[in-house]
Amino acid sequence: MKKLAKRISRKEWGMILLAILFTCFSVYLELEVPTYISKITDLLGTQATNLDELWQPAGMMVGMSFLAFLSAVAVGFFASRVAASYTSRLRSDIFNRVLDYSQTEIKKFSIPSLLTRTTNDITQVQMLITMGLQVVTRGPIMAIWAIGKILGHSEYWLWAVLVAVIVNVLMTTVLMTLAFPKQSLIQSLTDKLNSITRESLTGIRVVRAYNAEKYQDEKFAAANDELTRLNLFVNRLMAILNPIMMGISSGLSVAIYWIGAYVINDAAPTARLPLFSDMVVFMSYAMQVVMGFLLMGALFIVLPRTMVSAKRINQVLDLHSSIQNPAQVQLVDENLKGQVEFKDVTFRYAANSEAVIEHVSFRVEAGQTVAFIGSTGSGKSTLVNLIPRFYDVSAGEILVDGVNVQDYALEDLRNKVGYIPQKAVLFSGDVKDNLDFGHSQETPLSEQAMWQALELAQSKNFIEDKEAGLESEVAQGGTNFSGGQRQRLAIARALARKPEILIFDDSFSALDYKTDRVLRQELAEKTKSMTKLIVAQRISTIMDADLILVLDQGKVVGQGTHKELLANNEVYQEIAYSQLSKEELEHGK
Ligand SMILES: Nc1ncnc2c1ncn2[C@@H]1O[C@H](COP(=O)(O)OP(=O)(O)OP(=O)(O)O)[C@@H](O)[C@H]1O
Repeated sequence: MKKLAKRISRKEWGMILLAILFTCFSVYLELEVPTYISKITDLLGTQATNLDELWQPAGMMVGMSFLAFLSAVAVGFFASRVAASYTSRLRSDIFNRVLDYSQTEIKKFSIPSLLTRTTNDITQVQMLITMGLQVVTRGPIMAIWAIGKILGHSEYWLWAVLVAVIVNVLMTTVLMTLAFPKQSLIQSLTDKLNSITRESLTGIRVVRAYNAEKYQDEKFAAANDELTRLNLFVNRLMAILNPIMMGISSGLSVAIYWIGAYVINDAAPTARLPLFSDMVVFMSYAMQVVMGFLLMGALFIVLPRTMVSAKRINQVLDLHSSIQNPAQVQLVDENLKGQVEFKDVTFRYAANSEAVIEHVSFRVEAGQTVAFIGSTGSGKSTLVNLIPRFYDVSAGEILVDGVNVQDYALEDLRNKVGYIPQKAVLFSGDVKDNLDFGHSQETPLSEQAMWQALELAQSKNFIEDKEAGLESEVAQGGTNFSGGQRQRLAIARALARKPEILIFDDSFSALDYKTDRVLRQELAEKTKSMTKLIVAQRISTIMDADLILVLDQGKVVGQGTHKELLANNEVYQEIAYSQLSKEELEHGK
């Protein structure tokens, strides 16, 4: 909580101060009202009083109550302003931190948990600020002030108030001790529920195709029931709190009247009226004291859960990406554009896990094409993901244009690379937004450049066919395009940046053979200066590459051109003959 408080801006502190000042003012007004009740009681007890004399105290009572109401409105206004502006900033901070995260950090929290932390946990903080400023600051101010007033007034009833306060504090403490451990469980169960919902919705077609609705339903129901049980437990405890508080305040009223009855009965007749007036005023103050503690109790309803949320938010804010910009950025030789070299690179996903890439070395000159082939899980994608530093190598080094990738400013390194992931990712918006995405050599991209990229990526036809052309809508994830179209749009997006290095992570597999062949021909002709790193499953996709690396369980088991490998590499031969005939392989396809 302290850490989160440090993020409150000066302006917000100013508004908090104003909210507290208005709270003090409204409490002052509310506590002044009983004085007029006492005056009216005294006046009513005096025989000579006429109606006109009652107007003044009555008018003051109404005026003060109205001012107190206005002050409460002002407190509400400042509280909601502070809560909204603070949490909106906090949400952006979390979002930006998460965007900086490497895959390792994202995996550490999991995407559903990051979503809950950015939404649900922040709402919890927002609620505490709003409620805290409106209700909770009022509680102690009211209680302390009212106790001050009572102490000056009368001692007969003081014991009753003291007992009521002690019972109140004890009950709140017991209930909170029971509820507190459950609160953190509720947040992690919300994560779990989000995760199951997300999984079922993203895989909805598979769920339907396998008639697995019941299975998924049961998984969801189990998590949902657990969360409901906990929520019920906590809410029941909170529900008990209210009647207890009401019981205490009613009990206190009865006690005050009871004691009052004895005291007034024992007093001399002339002293009875002032005593009665005292009792009425005391009653009002005593109720304010109890109300003050009641409001503080409200804090304990929200506080434990918010503390858990604050901890979860801080965990995200405190964790920095393991992929950082170097302290000293190294300058790059301007004459080198697109050279990539792996020097004895080894990589493991976790420090104590097995190496996924082992002692890989190769070098590709600017404009050349290097391809990676191997069985599934042999480490091809992992290897190319190391170039834009999605992960850092465990040993060895990767040089781009003669400089270690870890010595580049991340932005500069990634500007050199056009990356096309295995699973094409498109963003909601239109085709234009998706092509002019992030930084490129030419920002904003001209329509001409977009069409060029689309043409090169064999996407011009199907975009031209759409009525809105470049303004055609793209749904989230590109679901309104076919798999192959999505892949081609992702290729066009990378080409439009005119990068030095193009990384195709198995991006050709969603294309039909004809498009695959035409695309490769076009790329060879029109992107001569770009270095291409191609991960592929099909021999036909890579047979023209300048260098082919055959991977097996993270190790390079063959390196050379198609012809060389076909002549002397067993693993390559095995893959090649399983896909194409001897003739096709020898004469190209
Ligand atoms: N994020 C990850 N965390 C831990 N292990 C991973 C992760 N991603 C991949 N692996 C493991 O690393 C190995 C290599 O995976 P990789 O995706 O690089 O293979 P690939 O050759 O590209 O496979 P495919 O052709 O099926 O895409 C596999 O054994 C895989 O289980």
